[in-house]
Amino acid sequence: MTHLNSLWLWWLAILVITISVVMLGILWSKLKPLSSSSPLPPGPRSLPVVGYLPFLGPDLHKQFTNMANTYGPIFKFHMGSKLHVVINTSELTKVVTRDQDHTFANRNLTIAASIITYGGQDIVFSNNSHWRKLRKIFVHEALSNKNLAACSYFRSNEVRKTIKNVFGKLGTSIDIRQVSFLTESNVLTSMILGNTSTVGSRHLGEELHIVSTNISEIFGRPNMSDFFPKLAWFDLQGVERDMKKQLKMMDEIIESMIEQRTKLNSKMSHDEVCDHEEKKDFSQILLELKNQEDGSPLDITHIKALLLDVMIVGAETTATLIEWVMTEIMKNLDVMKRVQEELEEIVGLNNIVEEYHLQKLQYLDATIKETLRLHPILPFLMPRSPSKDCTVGGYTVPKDSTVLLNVWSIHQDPRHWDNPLEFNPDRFLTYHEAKKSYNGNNLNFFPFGSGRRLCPGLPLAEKMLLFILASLLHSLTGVCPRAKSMTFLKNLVLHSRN
Ligand code: HEM
Repeated sequence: MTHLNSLWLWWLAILVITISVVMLGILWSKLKPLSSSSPLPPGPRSLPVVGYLPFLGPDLHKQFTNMANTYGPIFKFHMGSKLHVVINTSELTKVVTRDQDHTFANRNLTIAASIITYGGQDIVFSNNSHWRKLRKIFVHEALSNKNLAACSYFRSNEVRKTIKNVFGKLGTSIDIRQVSFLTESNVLTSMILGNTSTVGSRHLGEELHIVSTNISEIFGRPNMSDFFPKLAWFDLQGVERDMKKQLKMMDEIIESMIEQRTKLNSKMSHDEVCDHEEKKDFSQILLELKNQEDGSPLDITHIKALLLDVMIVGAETTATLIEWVMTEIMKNLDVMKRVQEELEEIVGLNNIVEEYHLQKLQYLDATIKETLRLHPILPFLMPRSPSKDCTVGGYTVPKDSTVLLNVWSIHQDPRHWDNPLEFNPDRFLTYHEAKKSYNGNNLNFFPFGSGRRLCPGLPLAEKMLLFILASLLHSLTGVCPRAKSMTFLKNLVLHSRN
């Protein structure tokens, strides 16, 4: 009996040991990747629940640049329950936008963005296959070289109207941002509608300017509901409510544009349709894609979301940059003098600026580039979000975190720029091509972004920026003999900060 008992105990001991070894093995194999994976990036201490939110100031790009001096080129902080990672060097930007571009191609949808983009149906906020489809249509159909060339008439027409309008206002205050927004949005609506920026007696540019200003203001408010999703239902700051009002107005503008285009299409005779095939406008391209019988790639909400991107993102960014360039030119009178001398030489005193002059205006182009270096319009581009956990600079960047690329800081990195704080357009005249290009390949200068999310509006933006600025400066600051230049300059209203 004793012998049997000890045998049984012996077997039990072996069983317990075997089970323990197996369990430990399983546990070890589960823990192994965690213990050997990289840590999260360093970052400041945060408060419970709210995280770092109470410590964030108004000029985040400057604050994050200072924080990078303390925590290093990649650091993290929490806003409520959301993890944010900030990247401050071109070397680490390369890891995100080139080495792991595919993983970092997504964007997180905030509540405000979701409302105004019909639930993330536009290019800026959509992801994966839907984004690929929209982007392809936008780049290859709407902004193809052929289409851009065909639309040169709209650009000249709208720029001329602007100059005439501003001349009429000489002696009174002129809001340069509003003027630029209206010009750009009229060009964009002409490209969308074919030949007009009006619907009936409505001037769409003016309506868009009001809605767009409101949308930008709402986007600028940090929204508690994004950082504490459980609070979203209460909409404590009224962000959801206010954005819904803007959506209603925007939706009405876009529907009136689509309606006008549909009416024009139905009125066209067969011959006119064939003639028009040569130069289709954007809304016509989109409506045709919608009406395809073999399973349309687009529905009406996608079309609205796309038009919204073009009109709000396109006009707002261009207008803001023009305002910054004018601010820098007015602060640096030697720069203004050289811009005027160049315009006098290339365009001439008794002439008007034409598109063919633009590529010869190298000093003005360098002035725009230097402005983009010091004042990138989107100082963190548009935030990305990795679709899986990944490693950047030896640290783990978790899936779904928000990644901010601090382009403002990288554009002033003394390792890559001499006297980085000085406004000096000449640097862009002397650099070799690769160093001054901003098409996304040069990660020391990428105001239009980089990788697969690079700004698709870049070719149009380039043309419009030079055209509007050259025309304004040529006509109004003394090159053109009719202008009372100093009156004009004194009356400019500029909102640019810092
Ligand atoms: C001064 C002018 C402009 C600047 C500085 C600018 C800058 C940018 C930047 C930094 C991004 C984000 C890139 C990234 O995440 O890597 C972007 C995206 C975008 N831009 Fe522009 N942009 C300008 C003009 C335009 C224009 C004129 C249009 C349209 C006609 C446009 C349409 C877009 C769209 C649709 C996106 C989203 C692309 C995507 O997510 O795939 N932009 N832009």
